[in-house]
Amino acid sequence: MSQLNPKIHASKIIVALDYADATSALALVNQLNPALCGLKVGKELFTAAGPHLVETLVNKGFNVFLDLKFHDIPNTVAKACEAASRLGVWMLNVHASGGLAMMQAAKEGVAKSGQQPLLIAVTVLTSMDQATLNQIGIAGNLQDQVLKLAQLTQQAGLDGVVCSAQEAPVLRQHLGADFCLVTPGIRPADAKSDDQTRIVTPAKALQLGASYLVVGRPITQATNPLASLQSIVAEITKSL
Ligand SMILES: O=C(O)c1cc(=O)[nH]c(=O)n1[C@@H]1O[C@H](COP(=O)(O)O)[C@@H](O)[C@H]1O
Repeated sequence: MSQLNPKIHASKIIVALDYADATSALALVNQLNPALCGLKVGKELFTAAGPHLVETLVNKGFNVFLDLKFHDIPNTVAKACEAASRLGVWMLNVHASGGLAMMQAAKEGVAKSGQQPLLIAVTVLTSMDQATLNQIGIAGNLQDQVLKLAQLTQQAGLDGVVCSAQEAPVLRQHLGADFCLVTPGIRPADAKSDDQTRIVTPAKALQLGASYLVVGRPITQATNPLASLQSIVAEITKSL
């Protein structure tokens, strides 16, 4: 399988550029290269730095995941997805809990852009556990909720979901080998969990069936972010 190629292991990592401004983000990006990792631009950096930074990262050759987690009425989400796709990003996301019609509209919006990014949907945020899910009125089991939303995502024709690697085996079993499983909540064994609750180590996440690992603070808050990324790549490579 392609997993025997170390370059491909490395690119399975998506670094979450959760920085307050473009200068801070580019200070890290300038030490990286597109063979080593993909990059994620989320709400903080996008709000501060805007589409121009996204285009800069795309022009540098990186796979860019634009993580704006759209969740709105279908028409609004369709238009937002169309605009996001026009930036040339590799991947973008919506919230699956926006429903089937919203996800179908998202897909139509992407198609209108003439681009073909991966379109995925967030199931249950990796910061949530059973208690926080119950607090928002969802009484069922967390893993069942993730599966239900992932099945709805597949029904809408999207490419995959964001979930915890803890749910990857069940999702692989029900949704097949080609469905993209993007997993945040990744923590090396010695790292703090921060606000994440459903955490998994990098090597274990791949073993469980994750397609891509999203890693933020264990890299961005490290004294030496490049060394931290390289040590995660080494952990993944060693585990195979
Ligand atoms: O869609 C996401 O990327 C996402 C979904 C989710 O369920 N949990 C989650 O943590 N994320 C994002 O993944 C990143 C994780 O960052 P760290 O916890 O610092 O590794 C953050 O940018 C989150 O916004």
